[in-house]
Amino acid sequence: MKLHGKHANSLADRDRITTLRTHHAFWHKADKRSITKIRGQGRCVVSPLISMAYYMGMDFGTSGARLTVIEDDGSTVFETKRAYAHAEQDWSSAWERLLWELLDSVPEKIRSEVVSVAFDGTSATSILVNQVDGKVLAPVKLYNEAQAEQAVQAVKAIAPASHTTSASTSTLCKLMAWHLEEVWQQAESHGMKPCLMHQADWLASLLHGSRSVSDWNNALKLGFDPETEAYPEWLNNQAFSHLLPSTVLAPGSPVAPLTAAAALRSGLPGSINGSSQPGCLVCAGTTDSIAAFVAAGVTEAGQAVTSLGSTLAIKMLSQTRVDDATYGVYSHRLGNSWLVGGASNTGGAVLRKFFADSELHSLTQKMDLSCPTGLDYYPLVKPGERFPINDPGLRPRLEPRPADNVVFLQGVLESMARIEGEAYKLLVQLGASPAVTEVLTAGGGAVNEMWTQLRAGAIGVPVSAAKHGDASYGAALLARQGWRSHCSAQTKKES
Ligand SMILES: Nc1ncnc2c1ncn2[C@@H]1O[C@H](COP(=O)(O)OP(=O)(O)O)[C@@H](O)[C@H]1O
Ligand SMILES: O=C(CO)[C@H](O)[C@H](O)COP(=O)(O)O
Repeated sequence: MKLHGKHANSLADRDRITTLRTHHAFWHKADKRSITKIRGQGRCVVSPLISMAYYMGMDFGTSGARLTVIEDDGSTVFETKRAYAHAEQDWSSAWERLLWELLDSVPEKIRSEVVSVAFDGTSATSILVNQVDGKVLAPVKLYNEAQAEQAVQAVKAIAPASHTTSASTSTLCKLMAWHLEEVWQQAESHGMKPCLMHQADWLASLLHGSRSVSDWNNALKLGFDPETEAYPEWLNNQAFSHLLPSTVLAPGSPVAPLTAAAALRSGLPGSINGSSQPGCLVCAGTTDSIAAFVAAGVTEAGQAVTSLGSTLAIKMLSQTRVDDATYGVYSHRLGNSWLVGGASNTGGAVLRKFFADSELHSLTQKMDLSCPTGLDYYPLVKPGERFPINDPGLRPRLEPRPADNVVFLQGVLESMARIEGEAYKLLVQLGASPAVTEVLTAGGGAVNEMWTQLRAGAIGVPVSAAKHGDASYGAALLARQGWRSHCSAQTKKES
């Protein structure tokens, strides 16, 4: 069975989709409870039921971080968000600062009853850390930072042809760059124990204390194979293989309870000595676009989710796995199904370069979709594209710029819709199946109904905003899944 290459393999049968549907019911089980609403600094809904179990998701995206707390029936109890400063110099410090700020903003009544938490972060955002004390050993490499040709060629020399890790923005290319620059080797020569972590892994480690745990989705672009649930031999044979996370779990798996220090600092429940209850349990996370997919509650093969955040990330639920770095296409595993897709550098970050959110709203109202602009843009903030064109040198195309900003915005949105339509067609051409039947939208762009209409026309299927579009909601569902897994394991142990 050819796993990595243009030939899709028939991975799943109806059972796998059924499994996901079961999972879906598992994730989105709704049982009605009366609730009352009160106003708080976030949207705070407090159930009259006492000793509630709450589940917390934290999303560390491209422009900021969000926190969502849900109760068992999936209803949102509290949510809040914080933006990053405009020009963050030290990303790990910024993330840690926002982590504690977000946690401190949760009302104590709710925080004290959070039984599990999960994180999502931007995919392939990579950190080199001293496993001993958590010290960050080099500047963070962000999700969209293409690595130098020398590192890319070194990865291509060890990985199978068109493997996901051969994309210049992959986690493995970032680790290879640190390897070629001898960063980890120098740390070791000074008695440190360097290790590679992903953004979501590192944030979770601030709560549970382990620096060797990742998840199937974050580890994909490092080279982890979610089908075999192991690193391939060609990666295990490398001089830096001991830096890889040694434990890679399915998203939503229980990891470990909070450390006592984290419980004290965060106000989340600590484990009680001698009790089987772990206090707040940290669960394995995922990437931001997978968290948005989980939030959207997709269950049928052919359904898809587009995350219209700062970037444009698409995922379709496929019965076959497709991986082809030539086009920036890869497959994530969720439960027992494949999410085939990729992430483009076009998207909201380009819009934000030209328009404030309020302007986007007002200009959109003036657009006339019956008069296509004919403007053929490739909207990017800077040179470099990952998907559906995998070209680190692809230059932005945003000329000619009309004097009328309404026409300019319509041209940009028409062009982004064209790229999205081409992307979905490419996935099916490469073997994803069945063809796309419906697209749900997550992220900040989901509010734009005119853009939604343009996208439906370009993709050729119904497009709508997901009922739950925030990645932090998806991460909270994973935390709930992890708590339920923990409880059922406890029940089995005690029976
Ligand atoms: N009305 C709108 N139409 C289109 N895009 C919008 C609109 N309002 C906000 N956005 C875009 O949404 C993006 C933010 O979405 P969000 O999901 O928060 O991004 P991320 O999670 O990547 O930080 C911004 O880049 C902004 O341009
Ligand atoms: O664009 C991004 C940042 O928002 C990430 O690349 C996004 O997470 C998509 O990666 P993946 O498909 O691995 O989740």
